[in-house]
Amino acid sequence: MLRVEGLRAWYGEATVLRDVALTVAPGEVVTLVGRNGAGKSTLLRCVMGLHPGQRGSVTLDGRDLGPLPAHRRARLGLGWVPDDRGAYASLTVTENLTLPPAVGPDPWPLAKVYEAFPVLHERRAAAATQLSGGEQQMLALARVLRMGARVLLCDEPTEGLSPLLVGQVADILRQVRDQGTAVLLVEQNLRFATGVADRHHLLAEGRVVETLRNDEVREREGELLAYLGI
Ligand SMILES: Nc1ncnc2c1ncn2[C@@H]1O[C@H](COP(=O)(O)OP(=O)(O)OP(=O)(O)O)[C@@H](O)[C@H]1O
Repeated sequence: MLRVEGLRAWYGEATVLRDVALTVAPGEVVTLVGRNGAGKSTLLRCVMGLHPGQRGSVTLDGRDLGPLPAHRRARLGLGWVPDDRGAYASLTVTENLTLPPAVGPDPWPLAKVYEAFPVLHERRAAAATQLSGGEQQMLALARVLRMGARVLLCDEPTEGLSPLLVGQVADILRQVRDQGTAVLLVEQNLRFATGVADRHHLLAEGRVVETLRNDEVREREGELLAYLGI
């Protein structure tokens, strides 16, 4: 269980997260929804140990992650899927999947990755730069699973993807969730979010102002989209 309590974060003089609390259990998908600048990416970076200006508590299965740098958190099973997707551009798909060491507790064998992501198997000899946006997103997700993550921290995985590829990312997230992986997801696409997630935290000015179930998001979709400016 990933647990965040009393989290505060800042850049210089500016506080961007205030007293944030949330949990993500194994097999659960939780989204962070909010306007641009609400603090969603900073929250993911705090959990991964990538943001120095933070106070409060982040624990995984009761273990305090506070003193641990990002690479030690990766060893415990946290997997960061950045919004810039982070593949090695000049390497092939297979190289991107096999060169990073397995650091987390539950690394996927290459065959399992290719079974879950057939599009990557088809494109296995292509350089990462030759992949479409959707394929790059698949590769970013596949890399963290291959490296052994059991908690995925995904920053806007559907951004810029066609509806077809959004559907494929949803399938994969449901599949990893069903295998017991926990997913904390920054997401602005509410239809996608309600299709994969269990709960949604609405972040405003650095605070969780509401926690919504899927049916509540669906009922209030128009209002929420207007609020988010989408
Ligand atoms: N490197 C930085 N230095 C100073 N302020 C920053 C930095 N990165 C983000 N911020 C500020 O912190 C606040 C939260 O940013 P953050 O990126 O976490 O928001 P977000 O909800 O993820 O929005 P977006 O979707 O636009 O990335 C914003 O006001 C932003 O301007």
